[in-house]
Amino acid sequence: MEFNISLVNRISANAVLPDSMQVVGITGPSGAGKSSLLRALAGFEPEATVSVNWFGEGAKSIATAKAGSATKTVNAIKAYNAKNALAPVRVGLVFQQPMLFPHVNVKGNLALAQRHAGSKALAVEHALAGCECEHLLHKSIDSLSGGEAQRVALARALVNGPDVLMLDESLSALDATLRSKILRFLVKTCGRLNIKLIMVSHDVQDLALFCDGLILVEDGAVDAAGSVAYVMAKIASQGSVENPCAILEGEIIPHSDDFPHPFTRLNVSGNILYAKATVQSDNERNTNNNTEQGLDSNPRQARGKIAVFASEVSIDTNTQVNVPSSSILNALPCEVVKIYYPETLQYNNPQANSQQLQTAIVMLSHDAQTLYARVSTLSIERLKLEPGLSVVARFKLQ
Ligand SMILES: Nc1ncnc2c1ncn2[C@@H]1O[C@H](COP(=O)(O)OP(=O)(O)OP(=O)(O)O)[C@@H](O)[C@H]1O
Repeated sequence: MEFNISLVNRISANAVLPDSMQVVGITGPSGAGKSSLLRALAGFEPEATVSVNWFGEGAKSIATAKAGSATKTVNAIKAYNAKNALAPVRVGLVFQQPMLFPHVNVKGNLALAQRHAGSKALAVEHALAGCECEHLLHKSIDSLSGGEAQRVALARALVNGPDVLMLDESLSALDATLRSKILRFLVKTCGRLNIKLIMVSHDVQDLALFCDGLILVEDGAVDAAGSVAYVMAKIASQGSVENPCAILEGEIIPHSDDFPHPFTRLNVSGNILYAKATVQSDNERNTNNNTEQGLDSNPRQARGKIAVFASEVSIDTNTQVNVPSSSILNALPCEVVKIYYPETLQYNNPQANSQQLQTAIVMLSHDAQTLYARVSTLSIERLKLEPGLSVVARFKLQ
């Protein structure tokens, strides 16, 4: 996807991301312009000048692109101006405030969405089940809790069948477990139906785990756009969030009787990591299997990823990784790559500034994968941490 958006005094933003990125996250500090960007992309900002190419091929530029015969409608590369044209794709936008029709119940809301459904529409029962709201079908809108209303709004959007589904903090009222379950369903569904999913969120763990690409917005402009690892590195290096998050990928070890513990085991370059939850396999989105933990049914191909917060990682200079000397289960041999000291980290939350004053972010690498550790400057001094040093990262997993 690529876009170029201008909205006087609010947004001047452009980005190009590979079309293979099905799920794209947008993040950034409060007031940065994320919602404005999303609304402009959806064509809801009448004053904005917008050029967008959702499903174009490769790096064709918007200016020279033609609506090719093979990709005439949804896949066509088209520029449009929100002032006077409808978006060339069906866009579903779900806000934090669900905006359901109050004069009909849940079933009525879904029926209205179904009336003008597109070709990618989900069956009502499927949308209800995936959004965990089957039991709400006959409820009136004013009787729904905040989280229930958000789930119904999402189900309504899926029943309408958008080509591009945009979520603006749309699951913010849900607890982490339910949010993760619904995101897992959403990512899988959007992959199966080729729906582009764009989600605005402050939750770096959700973004890291479920997105293929990220856009970091600061002061109405795109500060970074690209792979999750690239944008997370930018976020960590400049302190855009207090607690950056890294993703580790590996091969999932199938459950077996000789390991009767409630952990999912991940083999990361020969090191076994133990996670309780949130392990998502790479190929989950293109399969109809709905197994526990989202694991693929073919264990030989099952790969998973886990999110590791910088605050959970401690650094050990004793590099005997295979000799258990700590209650922390996970240990990964790493090399120190860079240290970001407090003076270079620009935390956006003023309260965090004082809390973080004495901590730095240490960037670590393990076999081309990155981890972040938030440690005190005192520890850095005592352990004599510096780029190139071999250490062991020890961390807990949620
Ligand atoms: N309709 C509007 N007219 C004028 N200015 C607006 C309008 N909506 C938002 N703004 C301003 O544009 C800026 C960006 O707002 P926006 O809601 O897009 O930020 P955001 O990144 O989504 O923030 P948050 O994370 O707090 O939701 C803010 O300064 C806001 O006050």
